[in-house]
Amino acid sequence: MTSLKDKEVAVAPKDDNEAVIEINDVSKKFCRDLKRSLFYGVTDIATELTGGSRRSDTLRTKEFWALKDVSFKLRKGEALGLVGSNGAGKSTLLRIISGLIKPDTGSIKIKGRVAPLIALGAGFNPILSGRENIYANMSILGLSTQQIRERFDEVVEFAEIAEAIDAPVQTYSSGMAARLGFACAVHIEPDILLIDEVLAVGDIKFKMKCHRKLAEIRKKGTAFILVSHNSHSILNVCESSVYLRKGQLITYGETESVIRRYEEDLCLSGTDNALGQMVLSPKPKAESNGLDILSLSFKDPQGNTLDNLWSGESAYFCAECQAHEDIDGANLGMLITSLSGEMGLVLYITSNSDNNLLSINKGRSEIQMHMPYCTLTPGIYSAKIYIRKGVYSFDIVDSFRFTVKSNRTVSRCLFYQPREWAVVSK
Ligand SMILES: Nc1ncnc2c1ncn2[C@@H]1O[C@H](COP(=O)(O)OP(=O)(O)OP(=O)(O)O)[C@@H](O)[C@H]1O
Repeated sequence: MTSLKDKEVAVAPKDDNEAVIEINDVSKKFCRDLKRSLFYGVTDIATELTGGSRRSDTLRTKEFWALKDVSFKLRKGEALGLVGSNGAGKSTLLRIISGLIKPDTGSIKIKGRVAPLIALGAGFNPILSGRENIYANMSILGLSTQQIRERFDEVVEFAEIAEAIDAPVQTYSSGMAARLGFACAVHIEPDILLIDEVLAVGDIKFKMKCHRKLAEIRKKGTAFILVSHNSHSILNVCESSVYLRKGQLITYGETESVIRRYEEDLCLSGTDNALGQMVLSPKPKAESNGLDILSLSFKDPQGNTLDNLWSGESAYFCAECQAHEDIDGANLGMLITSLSGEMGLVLYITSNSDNNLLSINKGRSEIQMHMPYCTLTPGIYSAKIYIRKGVYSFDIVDSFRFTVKSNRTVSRCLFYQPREWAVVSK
């Protein structure tokens, strides 16, 4: 059994009296086969009714662990990110915390009121109006009718749906339903807020409003768990994070290191090449367009291959190639896309736009691009590399993946600014 102390815990220990959620070795199993699942459900109920005990720590045929021995704590006012690929167990964990399903083993201690924002418009009845849903939803979350009446106008104003408040929720757009769900959840002033990708919906103005509101209720002591596939949201909001893979807790601790580990795993899956190095198999002459890229890598100024780039450090991008003839006027292009978050294309460099048309001799050579400072912030990137002459394309590599690391805290920024400091006496 894996316990919390075996994991990579990097968060500074805090006062445990402040813990609003304590999850200890929680496991949950599911069965993929519906018929069997129903059969297991009925036999479990029968066993419990007849006073027998069932072994819930073992798997029966076709069962699997959606969560296995997960432990962590959430403290008052803390924001915790929950990351992992599809099917990692994030929603299952949120459903367990919100009390929708019970774990098979382990224990959960919760202090205070939990507001789950688990699915868009969750808890809303589509045929009821927005007004009726506000009353229904907020009373389920623990508010009295009087309290709801007092907060009603604020909720409607926050959700910006005053004109549609008496229309059935099924006529709302997904953005409107999300806004209403968010407004209800934050206005009950919960002790714990569970947010599952909800902030991904809505326009930028509303997203910013949500973030401001979250910061406001957090100051008052609300703790929250944020699930998102967007690393930048998690990095910007959460100081600690949990990384789940196939139901296992892989890392728990300070957000930056958890996100890096998660992204590295994501990017390494499905590739034989180490990050930052790529060796391509030689092409038969019949398939070659006259020049073939043989390998791609980054090197330090001494010519040693780098496993990753460092923000602010010097590096050389090297493309080794094989030309079948002498070539003049070649142009190397590099389109760098961030695989972290939703930034997309971050840098587009071509030797042509730098007034550097390349002359490549027949045989093997290495094209080098020197970067005096790497201005990319820590994260995982993918570069598309091409070598062309005019519109004629010699060779293209679609995805050369590499990581950028840093000795300083710069991952929450969009780029690295090289700098030096001085104090000048006057
Ligand atoms: N009621 C259920 N019955 C059977 N299997 C289930 C059930 N609910 C979830 N699962 C399975 O449990 C695993 C974890 O699912 P979960 O929804 O928690 O993942 P997730 O990390 O939230 O994924 P995503 O990022 O895609 O939302 C998945 O393999 C899923 O198919």
